[in-house]
Formats: sequence, C-alpha cells, structure tokens
Amino acid sequence: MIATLDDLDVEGTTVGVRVDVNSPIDDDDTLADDARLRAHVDTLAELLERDGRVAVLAHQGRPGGDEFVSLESHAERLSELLGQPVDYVDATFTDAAREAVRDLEDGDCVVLENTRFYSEEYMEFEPERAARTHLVEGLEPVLDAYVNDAFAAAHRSQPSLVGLPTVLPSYAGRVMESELDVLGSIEETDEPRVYVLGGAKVSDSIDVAWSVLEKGLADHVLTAGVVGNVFLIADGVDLGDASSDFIYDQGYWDEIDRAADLLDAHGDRIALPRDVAVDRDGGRHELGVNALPPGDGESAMDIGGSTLEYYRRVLEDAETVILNGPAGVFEDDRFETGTRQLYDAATDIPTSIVGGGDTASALRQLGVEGFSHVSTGGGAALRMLTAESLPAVTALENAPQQPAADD
Ligand SMILES: Nc1ncnc2c1ncn2[C@@H]1O[C@H](COP(=O)(O)OP(=O)(O)OP(=O)(O)O)[C@@H](O)[C@H]1O
Ligand SMILES: O=C(O)[C@H](O)COP(=O)(O)O
Repeated sequence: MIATLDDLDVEGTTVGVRVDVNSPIDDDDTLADDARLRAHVDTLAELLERDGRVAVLAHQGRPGGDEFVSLESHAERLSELLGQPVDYVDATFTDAAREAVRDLEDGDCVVLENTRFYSEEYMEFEPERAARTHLVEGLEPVLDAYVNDAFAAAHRSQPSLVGLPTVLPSYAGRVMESELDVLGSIEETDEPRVYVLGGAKVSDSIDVAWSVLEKGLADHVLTAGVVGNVFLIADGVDLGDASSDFIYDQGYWDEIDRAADLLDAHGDRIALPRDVAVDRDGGRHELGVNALPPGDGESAMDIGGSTLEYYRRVLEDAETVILNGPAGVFEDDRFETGTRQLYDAATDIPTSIVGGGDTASALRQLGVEGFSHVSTGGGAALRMLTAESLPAVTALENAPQQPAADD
C-alpha cells in the first residue's frame, strides 16, 4: 500500500519532491520543451498551497550527453508555471544545498541541481545501499518527508529514487498516483484488448509482446515501425538491404530469432504490416509485402495504406487499446501518415492508453489527441505493461510508516 499526498500532513513540513523533468534541451543548454514540467505542476502547487516547504530533485540527461545540463532554466520555467518565485541552487546535497533547504519557509520552493552531476546517481543500487550514498546521507537530515512523482524514472534504482524512501516517510505524488492507477490495472480493462507496438526499441517491445501474449492480456498485437520490420523479416519477408542494415546497426539482429519464436508460439494473435512505404525519387511510395524487396537503398519507413485499413478493422472491435512507439519515421512529413492515422483510429476506442515519451511528443506534434491516458513514462510504462515491478514503486511500498495526516 502506497501513501499519497492525502496521507501527508503538509503544513510546515520540508518535503523532498523527486520529479522527472528530463527534457529536450536547446543549443544554449536551456529547456526546449516544458511538457514534463507541466505534468508535475499539480503535485508541486498542491504541496505549496498546503504550506509545505518544497525541495525539488530531478535528473536531466545522461553523463557525457548533449542534454546533460543544469536545472537552472527548469527552475525559471517552473516559477512561471507555478506563478510564484522558485529558487535554484547549484548544489544537490552539499552545505549550500542544505542551507537552501533549511532557509525554506512555508509555501517556498527550491530546485536543487541535476542529481546526475554526482556519479552515484547514475548507478543502480539496492535500496539499503542507496540509503548510504552521499546524496541520501546529505539530504536526509534536512528533509521531513519524501514525495516521488517521477513515474517516468521509476524503473531506475538510483539513490534519489530508492534511497530517500528507505530513510524518510514517503508518499506518491499525483502523477505517480495516476500512472499507477491506470497502468497498474491493465488486467481490469475491458476486452478485447489490443496492443500496438511500434517505434525503435525492438527488444523492449518483444519483451512486452511475449509477456502480454503469454499472460493472455492481449487479444491482438499489431506491429509497426522498426518492430514491424523485424517481425516481417522474422516471417521470411525480404525487406531489402537498407532496412536490414539499419536493424543490424541498431544491434537488433538477434531479435529476429526472438520474433520468429514469438510468431511460432502466438502467431495467430500477432498482426504484421501488409505493406510498407519507402522513399522513392524523393516521395512516398507504397509497396505490398508481395512486391518486396524494395529497390536498392530503399528502406521501409512507415506502414502503408492496406496495413492501416487492416489494423483499423482490428481496432474497431477493441474495447481497450495500448499503444507504444510511432508507426514510422514521423519526423519526416512523408512518413508521418501511419502514426497519425493509426493513433487517430485508437482515440475512438473506449479505453486508449499511450506509453512512451517520444510517442507522446510525436502525438503533440501531429495534433492527435483524445486518449484516455497518455503516460509520462517511456521505459517505465513499458515495464509496467509487462506487469513487472518498478524499483522506485517498490521502495515507496516499503517506505517507513508515517503518522496519519491530521486533516
Ligand atoms: N520504420 C522505421 N525506420 C526507422 N526508424 C523508425 C521507423 N519507425 C519508427 N522509427 C523511429 O522510432 C523512433 C521512436 O521510437 P521509440 O521506441 O524511441 O519511441 P517511444 O517508445 O515513444 O520512446 P521512449 O520510450 O524513449 O519514450 C522515432 O525516432 C522514429 O523515427
Ligand atoms: O526519460 C526517461 O525515460 C527517464 O527520465 C529516465 O531517463 P534515463 O533513461 O536516462 O534513466
């Protein structure tokens, strides 16, 4: 049982709030997209309105990557979104950070520096070991409670996600609560249930497909994107050198055998693309599977019109649809049709759940809306869809008991 903000006596309490605002970054190292910040506004505003003292913890990017930057511009944007001053301190758990947290008054908010600027935060630990890291030992003395709202990072076993809830009374924030409500009760959604697996994370998608087919959760799995291409090759279709080289270069060649095994075991419930779109003479050209392989250098960039028609027919009977990953290279105008039309068809299903951070931004870019739930999580959502436990959620479940809220 996980405690929520309803169980927390917030007034005058200093709360460390872990959010996931890991976002695209502009060339000048500032925030390029505030969607993930917006998602956490409700949780933070509620804590501040209830007179909490809020210290925000988050990571941005990965060490060595282009998006590995300070959270200063995140704090500025957060201040605009919350409509109140938000301080920023360029430290996470040192004296400067502790002083900034101790200086908070009721209703104040400070953003601490990118947790991953410290090497331990990019390592995976068991919770008890995570509790003995510098970040946790440095912050625990100045915090009364911990709130985890970072569902999108809940598949990581890092100190700010599993160490702090080991030593502090801990609560799920509103984003975490709603994600767990929806993604944690997939089994209870109405059938027929259809999973649409696209995008480029082939091994993750095959894991999901195995799991939901074995458990009887999926009545149909529709494949698209690079995932669909891997299944086509596994089914004996010659997609040509360009698509095959791409799959090989991405390190997914071994997945073809796994896809073939899955087709052997559950092929009656797995749908494969019937046609694909390639770049021919600078335009979109569709080819039925029987007309493959494509010409030299042509790669399968999207699902074609016959596939869309076929998939729409399957979706018409569905009560629940769960989608992850774009159907094609949606970033290119010529190949966004599959993603736009397939996802658009899914919005007509009574329960439509979308997982995947890239997918969510693709849908915003394409103007497709009307889903029952769009998850903030990519990897975390995928892991929940396989009914696997998430370390940060387990840490919340095992967190020390807290006194009940007065109100
Ligand atoms: N046929 C294709 N060939 C090459 N790339 C493709 C194809 N179809 C989709 N993609 C690419 O897949 C990428 C997105 O896949 P990904 O699996 O990362 O999505 P996601 O699950 O929403 O992301 P995340 O899990 O990171 O939130 C896009 O950049 C898109 O261009
Ligand atoms: O964007 C995400 O999926 C989360 O913020 C986790 O980031 P990570 O994959 O770098 O751990």
